[in-house]
Amino acid sequence: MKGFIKLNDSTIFEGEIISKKDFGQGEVVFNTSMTGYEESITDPSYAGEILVMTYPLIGNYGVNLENLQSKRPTIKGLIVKDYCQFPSHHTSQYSLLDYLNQHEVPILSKVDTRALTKKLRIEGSMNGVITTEEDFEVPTSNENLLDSVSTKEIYRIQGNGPKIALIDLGVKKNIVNQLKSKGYDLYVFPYNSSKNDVDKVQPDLVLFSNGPGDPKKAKEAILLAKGFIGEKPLFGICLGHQIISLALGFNTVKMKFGHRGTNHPVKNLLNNKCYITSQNHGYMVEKESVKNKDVIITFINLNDHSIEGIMHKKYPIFTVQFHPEGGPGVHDTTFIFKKIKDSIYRN
Ligand SMILES: NC(=O)CC[C@H](N)C(=O)O
Repeated sequence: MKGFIKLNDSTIFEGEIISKKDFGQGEVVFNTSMTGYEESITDPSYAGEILVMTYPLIGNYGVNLENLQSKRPTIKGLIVKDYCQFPSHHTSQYSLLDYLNQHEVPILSKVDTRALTKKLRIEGSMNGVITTEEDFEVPTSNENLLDSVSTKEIYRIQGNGPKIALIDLGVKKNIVNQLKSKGYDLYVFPYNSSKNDVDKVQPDLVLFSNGPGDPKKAKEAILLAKGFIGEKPLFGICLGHQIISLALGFNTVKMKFGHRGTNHPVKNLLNNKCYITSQNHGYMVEKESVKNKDVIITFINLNDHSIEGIMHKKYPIFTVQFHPEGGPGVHDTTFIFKKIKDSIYRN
C-alpha cells in the first residue's frame, strides 16, 4: 500500500507501507548502524520515535528474541530503503516484518532514506507521521515516556558483589546483563521512586539508566539524583548522565539531529585514549554550563566535541553519554562496568 512519512514542516517522502499497521507518529530520527536493528527497535531510549535506518538493506538476518533490549518494540515506526523479504540467519526466529506486525508497529519501505536523512541533518530532527493520507496533519504527543518503559515494581537480581540500586528509566537488557556478569547485586527501581524507597536497600551505588525523551522532563529522577549527591556513589548512562548533570546544576540542550549509530569516536581526556562507541541520544549536556570547579569532563565526542562523560573530583560520581554495553555495537568500553566497583571503594 502506498504510504508517506510526513514531517511537521509539511515535507513528504513517499514509500510503501508493508506492515499491517499503517499509522505511526513520533519524532523522526536516523541511525547510521549497518546492523543492530533488533536491538535498536527494542531500545527503550527510542520510545516515542520513528526510526530511519540509513543502511539501505534492513531485515536480512531476521529477528532473534535473545537480541532484543526490552520485551517489545519501543519505536513508533520504522522507515527503510529496502526491506529484505527473505531473511537468512541460523538463529533467526521471526522475520522483522512478522515481529513488528505482532506488535502493531508500522514499516514504511522504499523510502529515499538518503534524502530524508539529509533533510533531518540540515533542518534537525522533527516530528512526523507515517500515514496513508498525504494531507494528514502532524500531531504532537504528550505521552509520559518514562512511565511507558520503566518497571512498575521494585525487583532484585541477586549477585555476590556490591549492591547497586538501578533506577530504571527504560534500561536496556544489555546493561542489566553487563551488571549481572560482573556479579553486582541489583535492585531495580521504578523511575519515580523516592529516596526513602532506595535508601531502604542500603545500596553501595545508585545507577541512573538510559531512557527516552527530554531529560528535563524526568523531574522525579533529577530530584532523586540530587538527594544522593555526596551521600552515595552515582553512575549514569546516557539519560542517566544527563539527569545527574542536571542534578549537579548543569544544563541540557536538544541536539540538532543527535548521535545514533555504532561508530561514534570518543576520547578519554584523562589518558588520551580513543574508543569507538555505540550511541543513541538527541540531547546533550551543555558544555558552557559545566562550571563547577569540582567537576571535570572525562570524555568528549571526536566528531563534534560534545560532552561524553563527566566525573566529580570530591564525590564518587561519574557518568557517560555513550552506551558502554554496546547492544548494538562495539564493546570497547565495557570495562566501565568494572570501574563502577572502584568508585564504590573510593567512597
Ligand atoms: N539513550 C538514551 O538514554 C537517550 C537519552 C535521551 N533520551 C536523549 O535522547 O538524549
